[in-house]
Amino acid sequence: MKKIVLIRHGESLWNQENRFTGWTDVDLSENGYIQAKKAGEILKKNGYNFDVAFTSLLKRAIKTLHIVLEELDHLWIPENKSWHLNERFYGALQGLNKLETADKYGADQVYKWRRDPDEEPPAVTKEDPRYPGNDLRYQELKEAELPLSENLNDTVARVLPYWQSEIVPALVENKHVIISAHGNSLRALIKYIDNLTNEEVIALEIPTGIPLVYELDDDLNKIRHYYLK
Ligand SMILES: O=C(O)[C@@H](CO)OP(=O)(O)O
Repeated sequence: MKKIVLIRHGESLWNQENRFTGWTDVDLSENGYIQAKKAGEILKKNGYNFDVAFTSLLKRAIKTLHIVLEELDHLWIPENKSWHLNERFYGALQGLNKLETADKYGADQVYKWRRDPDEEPPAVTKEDPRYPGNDLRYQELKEAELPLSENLNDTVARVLPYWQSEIVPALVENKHVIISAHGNSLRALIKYIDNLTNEEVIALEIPTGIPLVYELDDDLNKIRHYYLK
């Protein structure tokens, strides 16, 4: 049996302000730091250790990972950072307040933008400062890989190749893996691992800063999953 630990970053400043975040690189809130430390303590108490870590290029996930690894005295393990694990790119919604956006466009529309896997949020243009092509950390990406907007299906389409090429080989080698990522990149991964329908993934909400354990068989089929609290 193989175990993989998934953790959504601790609460961010924009989670706190209820703003669409996506690829905006906002920091953890004070509460987010506390949540990450607590996650590390829980993993330690339950005897977890890791051989390799995977995270995004966004500081809220990276910092959460580091705080967890520090608690475990595991800051030395190899750490792989990739844009493939970034939050879903929220297009022109990034930065807007979710409640104000619901007042303007209607709660139904905002719910679809947030949770319908087929619904694409309004796109940014390439001239928009939020366009990732202007950010050094994405300089290796081809133009076609730089999103203007993403729905959950688009996120699945970039998370899965990374899962297959980088994370699965580590699991096959029986390495203990931790992934520190985001609400929607983890939903994308779980949609695949758990074979969820669109209706099921719409209802899936992942809390910030709580380790989520997936137990997998040798063929990487899910046996069960549970939160460590
Ligand atoms: O704003 C975001 O990037 C995400 C995660 O915080 O929000 P939502 O839950 O609406 O997908």
